[in-house]
Amino acid sequence: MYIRVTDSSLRDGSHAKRHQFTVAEVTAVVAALDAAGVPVIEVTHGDGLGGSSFTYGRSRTPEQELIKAAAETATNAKIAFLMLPGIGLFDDIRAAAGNGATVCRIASHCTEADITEQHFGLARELGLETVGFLMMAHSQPPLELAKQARIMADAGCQCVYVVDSAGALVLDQVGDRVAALVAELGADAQVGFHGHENLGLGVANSVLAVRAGAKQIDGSTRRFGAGAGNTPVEAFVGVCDKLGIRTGIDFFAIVDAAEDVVRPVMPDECKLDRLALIMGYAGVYSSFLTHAYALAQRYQVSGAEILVKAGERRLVGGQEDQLIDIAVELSNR
Ligand SMILES: C[C@H](O)CC(=O)C(=O)O
Ligand SMILES: [Mn+2]
Repeated sequence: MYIRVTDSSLRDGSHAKRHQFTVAEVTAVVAALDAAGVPVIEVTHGDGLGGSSFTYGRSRTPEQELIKAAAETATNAKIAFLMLPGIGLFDDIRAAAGNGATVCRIASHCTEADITEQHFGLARELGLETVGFLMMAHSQPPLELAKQARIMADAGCQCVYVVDSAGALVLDQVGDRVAALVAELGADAQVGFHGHENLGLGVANSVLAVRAGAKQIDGSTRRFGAGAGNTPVEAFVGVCDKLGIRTGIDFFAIVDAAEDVVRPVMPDECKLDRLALIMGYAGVYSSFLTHAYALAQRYQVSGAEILVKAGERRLVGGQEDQLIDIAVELSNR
């Protein structure tokens, strides 16, 4: 069995890096991952095309420059980009394609797949491979997710991902969701899984996704991603080798890339610390972590309390500004 791995270090890792990647860093990471046999490498602002802003955090380097440098560096790997309709625009998709990216990944909250339809249409017109992201997938039951996946597939999406944005899904909860999408989509589209480490389950959850029929799995080398980070690619590859699942990635080469190339680019290890654990437990969007740290500092309140309240209010990606409201309320209390 072959599973295609997409490495998100240069996109989900952008959250942990506060969007400060340089061209030299992106080039070094792409070269190392490509040499290790990683088939797809995602490069974009953490919140997707157009994410560089006051609300989400400004990029140090325009993301189109990073995409272009990545595409010029990779010899075998495809370069992917992420876009969230409303944050990115059609012209951003055209520019990314013009700069050499070939995989277009379009994300919506998992009850709002209909906002992606026109974007999948454009991506297919441009000849791009398409992937759909149903974010915060823990918040909906399997059959509801399957209905949303059908909307994406009918719009031209070739692989719909169950996205565990909060790292809140536990084992069979992943398998059940993936199985529901596989049953709904059949031969119309593949199914993928994107995990976070907030409860320490990225690799185990990804294996269960594969057993339920997922054909594409996301991870980040050295877990370089939002929250406690993503499924570590190097550990997933090692586990796949032992289970007889082929990824085409060389275990020793990806272990070296993690230690020698990716770690030096990271501001810190992605840790399973108090705030990350609370995110997984309370079902909070992983990219809120750096915002919670910054607001806790600015308003002298508890970052843990900010995240618990964000979980109670069921905030979704794009509602970063409401974290400010919570911090202000806590500081006035
Ligand atoms: C825009 C988000 O960071 C996408 C993602 O990686 C997730 O929901 O998880
Ligand atoms: Mn993610």
